[in-house]
Amino acid sequence: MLETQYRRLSFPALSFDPATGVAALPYELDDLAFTETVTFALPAGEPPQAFHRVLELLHLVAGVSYFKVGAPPEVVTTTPLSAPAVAFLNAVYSKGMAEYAYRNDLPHVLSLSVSAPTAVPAEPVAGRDGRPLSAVGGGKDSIVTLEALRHAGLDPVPFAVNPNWVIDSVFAASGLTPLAARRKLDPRLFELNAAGALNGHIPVTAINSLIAVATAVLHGLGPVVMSNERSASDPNLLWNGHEINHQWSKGVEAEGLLRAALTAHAGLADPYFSLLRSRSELHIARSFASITAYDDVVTSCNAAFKLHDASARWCGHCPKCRFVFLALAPFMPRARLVGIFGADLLADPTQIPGYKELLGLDGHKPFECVGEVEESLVALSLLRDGAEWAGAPVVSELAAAVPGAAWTAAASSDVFVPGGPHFVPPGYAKVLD
Ligand SMILES: CC(=O)N[C@H]1[C@@H](OP(=O)(O)OP(=O)(O)OC[C@H]2O[C@@H](n3ccc(=O)[nH]c3=O)[C@H](O)[C@@H]2O)O[C@H](CO)[C@@H](O)[C@@H]1O[C@H](C)C(=O)N[C@@H](C)C(=O)N[C@@H](CCC(=O)O)C(=O)O
Ligand SMILES: Nc1ncnc2c1ncn2[C@@H]1O[C@H](COP(=O)(O)OP(=O)(O)OP(=O)(O)O)[C@@H](O)[C@H]1O
Repeated sequence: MLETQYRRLSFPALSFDPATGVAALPYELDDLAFTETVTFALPAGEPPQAFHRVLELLHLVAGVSYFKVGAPPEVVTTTPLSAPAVAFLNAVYSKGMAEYAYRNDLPHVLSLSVSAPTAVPAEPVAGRDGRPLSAVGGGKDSIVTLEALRHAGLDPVPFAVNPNWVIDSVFAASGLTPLAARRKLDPRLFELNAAGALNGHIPVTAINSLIAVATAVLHGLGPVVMSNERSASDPNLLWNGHEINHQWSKGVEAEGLLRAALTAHAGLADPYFSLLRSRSELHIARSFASITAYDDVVTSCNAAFKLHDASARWCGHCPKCRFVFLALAPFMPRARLVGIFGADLLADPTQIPGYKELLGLDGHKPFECVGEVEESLVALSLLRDGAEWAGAPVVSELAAAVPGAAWTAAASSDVFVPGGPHFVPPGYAKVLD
């Protein structure tokens, strides 16, 4: 177990400049000082009080990037917080940082809690039933949501944090006028990383979500609509009695905690939900296949979203590329799919070991945004039984490697039946119909 030399992460007062839209979020990790900035698009008029309250939560959550330099045992804020906000923050710093804890062998992170003075819950804010802000990640899921909202006549505003050229191209393909925010990490973080500081995964969706909610509040819009799927809630593995989930802040527990924190701290009712929560990845892939307008731009591969040295589109050799290719293959012509990816992953035998992990034949579920083993099995069974892919070398070899019991389980799978807990408000319940 690694001993950490740092004692405390704290949060000097944040500031917001209404002339430039820049929020400055300062941090202190013992004697190391950092400042992250988020630049918001500015509407006319004064920012409402709820915007400042959302910024307070954002400040505390975005501290994870600086926390991870030293994993101090104390995380201390002077911002008064009510119980739901504390519950959310405790979970962000422990469950959201669980993969980091596991990979760096830092078990104390799994039970970390945030110290704050106590606050009473905020007064409710009225009249937030405007156009939805649809958070776009450049991949298939948020395109399905954006198009479903549009089709339902809800006039969505597409939104992204740090849109790169992929997201800008998705915005352009939508024909809708987007909003964006610019987030800049303190450059000192990268210097420390290069010098060998502790590093690892952080719950980035929690950060993007709060920037999206702050933007929606600032612009007088309605709820933030995310595209986080059912399988995001499933852990990758168990360690020291705790679930380790790479996608924790995309999961339904994080969604519920964030909603409660926003209501308690900023007075916002139904500020945020995932439209796709009840759907499996495979179900969403089937929906995406019916939309062709984004084929030249859609990119789900995380390598395209790195801050430095990003790939152009699909890298073609990571777990996410493999999973999305497999998930889309049953629902679209082979030529279309190969056109989207620029390669035929199921014709390439070097992909077989990676596919065996996705199918549960080897190792554990990869630390990536990939669906459940069951979804991969169902997709493979659809390919094995269909004409177009039956002769593909990867499909043939994988189909031979899957045990009979797994095919039986796949045959009775409910991956196309929506289910599980969700927070979709009644006004949005029929959007996916
Ligand atoms: C793009 C990506 O997957 N990045 C992960 C990767 O980082 P890498 O060094 O390869 O590239 P960068 O993303 O450019 O990061 C450079 C350094 O900056 C740190 N950093 C970045 C963003 C931030 O908000 N805070 C930061 O401190 C980062 O740690 C690097 O040192 O590996 C990292 C270590 O495992 C990951 O932390 C990077 O993940 C990004 C934060 C990221 O945006 N990842 C999403 C694509 C992602 O993983 N989404 C998950 C959902 C996770 C969740 O719970 O929200 C998913 O879709 O499954
Ligand atoms: N840069 C971003 N700005 C705002 N919201 C984002 C951003 N990246 C992701 N999101 C939100 O988080 C959700 C999860 O991200 P994720 O990357 O899994 O989804 P995606 O890009 O829509 O689809 P896919 O799973 O195919 O990659 C997105 O659906 C979107 O709602």
